[in-house]
Amino acid sequence: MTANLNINYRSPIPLGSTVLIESTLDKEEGKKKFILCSVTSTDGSRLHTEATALFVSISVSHLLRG
Ligand SMILES: CCCCC/C=C\C/C=C\C/C=C\C/C=C\CCCC(=O)SCCNC(=O)CCNC(=O)[C@H](O)C(C)(C)COP(=O)(O)OP(=O)(O)OC[C@H]1O[C@@H](n2cnc3c(N)ncnc32)[C@H](O)[C@@H]1OP(=O)(O)O
Repeated sequence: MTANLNINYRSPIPLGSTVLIESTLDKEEGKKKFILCSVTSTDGSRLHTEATALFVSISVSHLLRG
């Protein structure tokens, strides 16, 4: 489950262009997973977006709780 999502938009993505999305697991602490993500041009020369996120593992009952 997404607990935190921080997105920085660094440069616009031209309509119709193809981009490279890379995401990596930065660290894991118990049920917390810290993820890094970047969106660049396919040759990597232009950074469009960089993001960090925290995902927390949950049980199905957590979803049903509402
Ligand atoms: C990486 C990908 C990004 C890609 C971006 C790239 C390009 C961007 C382009 C476009 C993007 C546009 C839009 C984005 C798209 C989609 C957005 C995502 C949509 C969603 O995704 S829609 C879901 C939203 N999501 C919820 O609706 C969650 C509501 N919430 C809960 O359901 C609970 O809150 C839960 C389950 C999160 C935790 O509850 P829980 O009871 O299981 O656990 P508990 O509270 O005990 O926390 C356990 C440990 O997590 C730590 N912790 C918790 N929250 C934290 C926080 N915010 N910051 C720092 N630490 C936090 C505690 O401090 C503790 O840490 P410790 O164990 O060390 O004490």
